[in-house]
Amino acid sequence: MATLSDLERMLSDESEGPKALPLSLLFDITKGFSDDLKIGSGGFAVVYKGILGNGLVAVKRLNNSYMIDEEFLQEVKCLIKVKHQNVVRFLGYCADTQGVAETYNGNFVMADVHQRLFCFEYVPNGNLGAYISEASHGLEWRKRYQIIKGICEGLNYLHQNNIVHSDLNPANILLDNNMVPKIADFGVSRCFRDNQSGDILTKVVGTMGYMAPEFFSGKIKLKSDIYSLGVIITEIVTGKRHSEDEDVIEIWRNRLERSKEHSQLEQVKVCVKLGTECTEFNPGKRPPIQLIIDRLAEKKKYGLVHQNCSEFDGRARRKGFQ
Ligand SMILES: Nc1ncnc2c1ncn2[C@@H]1O[C@H](COP(=O)(O)OP(=O)(O)OP(=O)(O)O)[C@@H](O)[C@H]1O
Repeated sequence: MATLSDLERMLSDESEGPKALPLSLLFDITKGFSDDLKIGSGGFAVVYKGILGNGLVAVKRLNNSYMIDEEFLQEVKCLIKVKHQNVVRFLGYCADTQGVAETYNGNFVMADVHQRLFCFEYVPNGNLGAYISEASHGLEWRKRYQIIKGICEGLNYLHQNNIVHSDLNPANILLDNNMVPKIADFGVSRCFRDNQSGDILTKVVGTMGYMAPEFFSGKIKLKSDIYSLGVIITEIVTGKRHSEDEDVIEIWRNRLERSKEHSQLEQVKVCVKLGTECTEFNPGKRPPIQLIIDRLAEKKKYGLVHQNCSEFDGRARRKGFQ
């Protein structure tokens, strides 16, 4: 099991892989999961700042003690293999089970109390949600474009590793001090036992407004992430999840850096178009992430995109993970 100095070394040495972390260590660095160090909470977890001698980490403590070990193992397996500058770095995990004697239905029993936690790099600048604004104000174009490209690079990495994020939305995109985006919360299991009944498995995935239409029939695929990405791109460019193209291009024309107006306006147009293409109802019509990256890299091969896209879709279908 890793010690405090192991964790400090991991934080400063990016080549160190994730480790098993004792609950006592995570308890100590969060000052006993103190409310003062709480960063926030989502549907299934509370996230705390963990204080080390050489910096901060984020400790995600899952609320649900019913999470099945098999699922936790799957999550760890998924998180361990991921390493990319646009994906939040995974530092370690903790699966602790402690027997507690208590009275249940009139009998004195030994109950297992499970604690399941993840530890990640701490990303200091909050999540993308706080930076979304209309084109007329807020982040300048260069920053918005840098964020869009970073998200795409991170998603490309996940898709190359056959990981479907399944809940890409602004709250799950964190920003570091240089406004470099880092994708968080992928693979973290959303498959929990229903608390009320105790035995029904409830699959909860996605966030309203970002979920691809096929989610509602339970078919999640790589192209479902592309739909969410399209909504996010549109939101970054326009401040709204759906938008009228011409208006926004005119607004940007008036706001761009004069010396780069031509090239930046092209970038705006590409992003507006990508937002529309990525949110096609038919998943097969959405461009794959690699082609989106080519478009953003200003490789002017738009004519080839649809041709490559259908080739890709054919290949992906044969592999069974489109
Ligand atoms: N590594 C991290 N560094 C800094 N802040 C983080 C980190 N991970 C999560 N947070 C912040 O902690 C809060 C809670 O995160 P969490 O992932 O539990 O919730 P969520 O994504 O809002 O909800 P859900 O998990 O239900 O989708 C969010 O505000 C998020 O910005």
